[in-house]
Amino acid sequence: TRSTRPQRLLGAVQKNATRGDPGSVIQAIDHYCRNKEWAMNVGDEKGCILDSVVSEVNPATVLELGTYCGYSTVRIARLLPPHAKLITLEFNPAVAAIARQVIAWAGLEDKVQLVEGASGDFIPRIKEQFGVKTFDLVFLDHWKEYYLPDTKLMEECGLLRKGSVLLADNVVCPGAPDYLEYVRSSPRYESRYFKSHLEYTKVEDGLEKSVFLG
Ligand SMILES: CCc1ncnc2c1ncn2[C@@H]1O[C@H](/C=C/CNC(=O)c2cc(-c3ccc(F)cc3)cc(O)c2O)[C@@H](O)[C@H]1O
Ligand SMILES: [Mg+2]
Repeated sequence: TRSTRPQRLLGAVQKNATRGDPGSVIQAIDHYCRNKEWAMNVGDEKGCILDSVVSEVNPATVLELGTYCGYSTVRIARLLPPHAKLITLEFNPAVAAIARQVIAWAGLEDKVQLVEGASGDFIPRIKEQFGVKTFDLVFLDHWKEYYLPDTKLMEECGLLRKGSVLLADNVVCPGAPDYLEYVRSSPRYESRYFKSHLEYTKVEDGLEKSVFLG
């Protein structure tokens, strides 16, 4: 039977990237998705904004919602300090299996804990199961209707502290209007929009960076 898009993306990594070299994994995926087959990775343009936020926050604990093929997981993990941890949640087992191989190809498996399951089920269990008190950075890139409920859930579970940074992909395209309204109007967040483009296209999109004020 025909391969899946994630399988073909992994093939491009294994063919064109150097094992243990995260930069070459990122480059291989971007080249494949720009020239052969589009895929919903955060991409190189928004990826540079992600890089700058990760470097600024210099997080010890990161949560990523929606691993997909692991492109942003690799982008984030490659910038983390030695003992920092990135927990990434992925709902679809077949996609998770691809992401594990992409993360391993980049040589970043020691910094990443990929958990299979729905964010709503896992967020309440993260504290006791993964020994995390709060997250310094959360990257939201899963199904857009889950951005708001999962943010409220993270608040309720005490996973955010004064200064925790939420960075949300796709706030324009496909869009997350209820989430945007919430973080921009709530007195508990200081929110800022980073204008960019939908990965590998000229369509407008952007990232919303929201600092939790406690
Ligand atoms: C249950 C909660 C929950 N828990 C755990 N994992 C979850 C989950 N909900 C979803 N996942 C996994 O995350 C990934 C989905 C990500 C969803 N992302 C977009 O839809 C998207 C679309 C475009 C775009 C598409 C078409 C266009 F024309 C334009 C733009 C661009 C983008 O950058 C995009 O991120 C998959 O691996 C899911 O298995
Ligand atoms: Mg996205």
